[in-house]
Amino acid sequence: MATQPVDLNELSILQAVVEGTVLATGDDFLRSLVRNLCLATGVANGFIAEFTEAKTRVRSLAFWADGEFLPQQEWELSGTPCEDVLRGNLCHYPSELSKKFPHEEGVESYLGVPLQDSEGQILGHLALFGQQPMPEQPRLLYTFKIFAARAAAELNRLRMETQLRLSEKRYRELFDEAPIAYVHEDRDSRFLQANQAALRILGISPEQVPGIRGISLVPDTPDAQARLRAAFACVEKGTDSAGVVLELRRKDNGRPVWIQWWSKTDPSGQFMRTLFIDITERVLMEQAQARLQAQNLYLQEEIKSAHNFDEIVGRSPALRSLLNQVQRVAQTDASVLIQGESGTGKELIARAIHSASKRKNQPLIKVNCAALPSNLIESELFGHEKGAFTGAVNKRIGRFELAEGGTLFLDEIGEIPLDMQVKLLRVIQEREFERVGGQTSIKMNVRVITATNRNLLHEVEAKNFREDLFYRLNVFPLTTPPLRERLEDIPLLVDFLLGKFAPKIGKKITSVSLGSMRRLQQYRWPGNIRELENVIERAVILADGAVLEIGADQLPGSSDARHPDSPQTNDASLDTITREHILSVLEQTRWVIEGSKGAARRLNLKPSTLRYRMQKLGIAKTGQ
Ligand SMILES: Nc1ncnc2c1ncn2[C@@H]1O[C@H](COP(=O)(O)OP(=O)(O)OP(=O)(O)O)[C@@H](O)[C@H]1O
Repeated sequence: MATQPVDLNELSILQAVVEGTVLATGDDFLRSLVRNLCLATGVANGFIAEFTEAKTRVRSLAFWADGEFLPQQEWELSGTPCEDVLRGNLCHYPSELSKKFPHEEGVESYLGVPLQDSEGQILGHLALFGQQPMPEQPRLLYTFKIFAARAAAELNRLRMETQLRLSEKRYRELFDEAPIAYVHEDRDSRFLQANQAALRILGISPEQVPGIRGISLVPDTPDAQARLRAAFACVEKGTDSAGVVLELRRKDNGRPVWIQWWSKTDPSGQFMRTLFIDITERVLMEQAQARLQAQNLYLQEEIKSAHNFDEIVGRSPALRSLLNQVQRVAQTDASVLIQGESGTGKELIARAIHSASKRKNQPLIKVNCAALPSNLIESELFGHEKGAFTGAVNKRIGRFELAEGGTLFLDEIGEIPLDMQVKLLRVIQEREFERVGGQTSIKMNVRVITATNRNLLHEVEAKNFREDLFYRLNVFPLTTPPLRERLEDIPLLVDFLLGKFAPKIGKKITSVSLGSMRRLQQYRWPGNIRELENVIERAVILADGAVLEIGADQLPGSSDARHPDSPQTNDASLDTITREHILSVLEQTRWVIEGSKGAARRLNLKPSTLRYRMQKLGIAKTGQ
């Protein structure tokens, strides 16, 4: 394109450039400005350039040369007229430029203005150059400075935009990749945005984010809902708390997740900024710890009432056959029902089954169904959620949960009320249960062993015990033989019991007189081995020499009981004998039940069990 002689009419230049750039912004503006300046001034070439990182070079942002834009280029400043401009000076070489700058061969004139930001920092420069002279015109220079200021502002704005984009990108990366879960949700708990940690913890895919409602992940249990209400209350009050612990269910597989949760309204008021961390592992550990603590407590109670459960003494065929069955059934997970008279060793057998089973390293938990008031049995067995009923202030772990992985021994199963029998049947069938007041089913892996001194089949016939439950429990029936059917075990047991009590009481007793042993073998033992234990303990206390003497007066009960060949005692006469025995012990202890000198201790019964039996047998102190 042929260059015109320079006609520098200030107003027309101003007008042409303003009109040519008015609609442009950003890069377009810079290009428009350079082009229009060249066209309006008739100078062939013009450019806007910015410093590179090195500051010894510049790079063009818009370069107009002989009627067209050149691609972006970079050049070294040294030895060019630009060098001085970038030091902050307006430089005008009206003619003979190449004489001063030999590198710029063929260039006649040059006009350059630095581009500065509001703080005076030099960003780059705007320059025109051509093959024609460019006469000195102060007012033109002034106009030129105005456009340089406008170009600098635009350049600055472009840089800010780039920085903003960069910091937005960084923020997005931070939001997305942060180890803490971030969610933006609307007032209705609908997710607007969620980062990767949130997606991972909640089991949701990025596509599911728009529209998913956070509260839909909270299970419909009283406890979880109460936590949710507390969380909302925190947001309402604006309390900056330590975070609320919430229980959720994962979207993908419904598994429970526990999170510590904080939420705040965004200053714009448009959405909530929520963040949370996954504390499931911690909560599960705390739950396991609570269970262990409860087990520990239970076991400490057990130790207090410690018995020696290791030894089952006896060689009689009846006992051997029983032990043989114990060994066989122990290997399986079958439910076992142990029936037998009181004091025949049913609990001992239940423990032997557990100890010989693969569950032996897990707890054996015992529940005495007779000792529990009927309104508490359910919570005792299955536990309860906070506030499930009056008096239930804390969450309680039930016996089924305590026995997880191990064995639950339900003693005196014949005593549980009918409505509880229905619940128990369901739990044993489905192998899962709910805490009282809870709605979540808890899976269980518990072997159930039950025992009773009642004839449970008679109870079924009398409609006191559910037939379906009876058959569920009675998968493998065992019967502990009464002592009178294993008289040959008496000497062994007496020896064993002597070894147990004599050192404890501090007496040296080596044997039992022949007459005493005969007497012991002729007695009918309505209270079985427990009764034998009591007799021996009492005799040891009273003993004077090394040979133990047990007189007829030391064997309690009616003459009927002492008769070896009397017909098998029926339930009624057994009750009579038990009643008399308890009465005689109570009289000896002056009706004191608890404590070291109490009747319960002497009878080797728990005070609650003794009270229950007294009530059942109609024993009450005269005048009470
Ligand atoms: N074969 C045995 N060898 C040694 N001790 C035994 C034997 N059988 C029972 N005992 C002891 O007799 C006492 C009563 O046993 P256990 O509590 O197991 O009887 P039970 O049938 O469960 O009684 P209850 O029906 O009153 O609950 C315990 O102290 C136990 O250690």
